[in-house]
Amino acid sequence: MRLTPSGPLRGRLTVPGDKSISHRAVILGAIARGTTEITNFLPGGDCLRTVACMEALGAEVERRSPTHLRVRGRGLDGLREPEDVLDVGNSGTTIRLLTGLLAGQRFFSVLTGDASIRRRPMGRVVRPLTEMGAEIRGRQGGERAPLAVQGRALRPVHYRSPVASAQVKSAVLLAGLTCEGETAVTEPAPSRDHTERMLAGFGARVRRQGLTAAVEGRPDLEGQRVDVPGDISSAAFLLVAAALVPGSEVVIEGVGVNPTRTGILDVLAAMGAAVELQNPREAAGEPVADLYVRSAPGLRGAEIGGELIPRLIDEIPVLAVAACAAEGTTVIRDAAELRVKESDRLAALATELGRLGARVEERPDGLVIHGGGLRGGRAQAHGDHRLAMALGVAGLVAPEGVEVEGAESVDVSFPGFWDVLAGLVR
Ligand SMILES: O=C(O)C1=C[C@@H](OP(=O)(O)O)[C@@H](O)[C@H](O)C1
Ligand SMILES: C=C(OP(=O)(O)O)C(=O)O
Repeated sequence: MRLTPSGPLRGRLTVPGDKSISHRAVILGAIARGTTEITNFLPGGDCLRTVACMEALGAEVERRSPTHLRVRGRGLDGLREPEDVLDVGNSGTTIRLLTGLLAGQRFFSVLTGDASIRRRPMGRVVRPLTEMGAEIRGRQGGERAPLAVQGRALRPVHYRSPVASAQVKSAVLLAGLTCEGETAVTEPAPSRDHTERMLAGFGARVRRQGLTAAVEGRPDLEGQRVDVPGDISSAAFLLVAAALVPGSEVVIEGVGVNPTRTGILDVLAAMGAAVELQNPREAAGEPVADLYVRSAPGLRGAEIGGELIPRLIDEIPVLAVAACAAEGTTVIRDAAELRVKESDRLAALATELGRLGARVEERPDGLVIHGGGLRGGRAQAHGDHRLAMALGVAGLVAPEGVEVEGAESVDVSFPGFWDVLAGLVR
């Protein structure tokens, strides 16, 4: 895919449904009683893997359209042993949430995924689940997939997680559903809270206090309608593109603005590109708004670290592109988590943005980016959807354009991204 500096981006549009919320709607729908109707479901590679896994576990999922699913729930004890290995593809959320869900189901299952998934750390979910009594084996002493889960009766715990990870928190809470009593997780900083919100919406007793989220086991989960908000992590690419390309003016309608996800808006404001939230409302127990953005000449560098990191963890690749185009220095710290995503995103960003002419220093836990612009050239997405889209945005402002190798990976979270971007250019 080759992108070159374009005319202004203009238009009103929507982005596909939120990936995190789409996964959770299918999983909770499958273990609830009755029917769960999901609209604006994200038909991206990752969420389709969750659907296939839940079907292999006995859930019935009717595809009314690619974005409209009807899930007939099996109840908390109604899933069945899958006949084959569960393949999560590229999706960390799927493998970690399902490992938690399956730890307390009375059958055997094996979870694996692509080469990227098999490199990513799984001990972070295996350890707390083992504390709950789970029997899970994996490569490298349970640190890497494939994971083999012999489901059994669990006991509730209060887990103090060393990482601010919604996947870890959700795995433990989902395991906690299967046992009597309250299961709690305390995090070092707030991570996205979609699981807690949706569990409460399905009828579970959820307690939240500061950095602790807890759920009472053996709930009566009732199927719901879930109208999935647009994904702010997908909107982020268009927000940055519009902020960078002179003369742009874009409205992205119906985007989820859960405060655990809006770090990107805080950083864009600090850089000098304020995004206006219009028409605030609620959908699926989540705050939603239309995002109005226009080009902001003379963006400034920013400091990005601490508790902000979990609130924009997936947006750092595109923020790094904004930082290259800005004036001054951007420092990203406390972001070592990026090394264990679909790719080592710190190393990949330093290498690829460097190839495009940026001055980027790689640190163990972040990046130092000296602004002043990009030249352009060829860059490699490292099989990572967020890298591919961020490099595409870079192409809109690099004088020589950018040729993105591995552009097809965008389907994981934002199918149709290249057409959506092209459709905005005037
Ligand atoms: O729970 C989720 O839906 C997600 C949590 C985050 O990962 P971590 O929990 O590993 O931080 C995020 O990066 C991922 O894209 C989706
Ligand atoms: C890290 C991501 O997803 P996951 O962990 O589900 O693979 C992402 O979408 O950027």
